Amino acid sequence: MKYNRILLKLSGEALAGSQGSGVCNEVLNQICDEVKNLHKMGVEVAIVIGGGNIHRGVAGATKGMDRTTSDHMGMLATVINSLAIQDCLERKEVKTRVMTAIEMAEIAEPYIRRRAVRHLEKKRVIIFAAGTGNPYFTTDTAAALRANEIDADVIMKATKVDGIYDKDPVVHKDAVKFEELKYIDVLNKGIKVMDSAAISLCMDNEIEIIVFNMFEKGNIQKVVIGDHVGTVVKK
Ligand SMILES: Nc1ncnc2c1ncn2[C@@H]1O[C@H](COP(=O)(O)OP(=O)(O)OP(=O)(O)O)[C@@H](O)[C@H]1O
Ligand SMILES: O=c1ccn([C@@H]2O[C@H](COP(=O)(O)O)[C@@H](O)[C@H]2O)c(=O)[nH]1
Repeated sequence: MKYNRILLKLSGEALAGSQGSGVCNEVLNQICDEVKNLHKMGVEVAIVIGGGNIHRGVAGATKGMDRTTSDHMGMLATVINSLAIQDCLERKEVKTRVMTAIEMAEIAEPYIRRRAVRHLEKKRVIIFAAGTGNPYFTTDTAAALRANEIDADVIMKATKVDGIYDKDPVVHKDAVKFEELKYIDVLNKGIKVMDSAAISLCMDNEIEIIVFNMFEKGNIQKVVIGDHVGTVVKK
């Protein structure tokens, strides 16, 4: 196994599947089956999920909402997605803990780093919810922050595209895919697959990022055993 402790960043938007918003049961089940496989292999798994299938702060602000309020809604959206993943994993008999960056102790544990690491050591899958707890950030930055804090070996960004391209492949059909990129190149080229705060945090602490397609069965496992999938971002 190449990686023993991973931070899996799941796209909220992709969780909607073809229905466009909300949580698609089929996608949820597929992802959770793959997480269960990793868990069986003994990999320590921490998950951060976005909220793009429910609410994005910027979208609300564009329509005139107060940005901070809109970001609070976005962070709550990530809690909804995290609970959906927890529920699905537990139905598959995988022990989990949701830890929130904003206290809501009736629903989930507050995030405490030492407890998070202990959960991982006890082979519980942890799901970090509510982003960083601060507005004006994204769950990519939350993933980078938590990956650093728990000393993860890698950030695996599972998304709807199969890697990083020279321009957004969803918009440009002639986009060209990179197999490997340096952090600094992602920043200099202004590539929008992840926000620059997240990339900078990973660059400073040399945590590798792998961007890959979450809809291709087996991809998550392939990344963990060291097969080349998607695009690798490193030093
Ligand atoms: N150069 C690029 N290469 C690859 N993807 C790109 C690029 N530029 C923009 N993108 C877009 O980045 C997105 C990244 O996917 P993802 O769904 O994880 O975004 P996200 O904002 O983190 O999602 P969510 O907020 O729902 O969690 C893809 O939808 C892709 O279209
Ligand atoms: O640290 C954070 C993380 C997220 N938000 C808000 O949540 C939404 C959803 O997250 P995505 O990463 O876009 O999926 C985001 O748009 C922000 O509004 C936040 O404020 N702080």
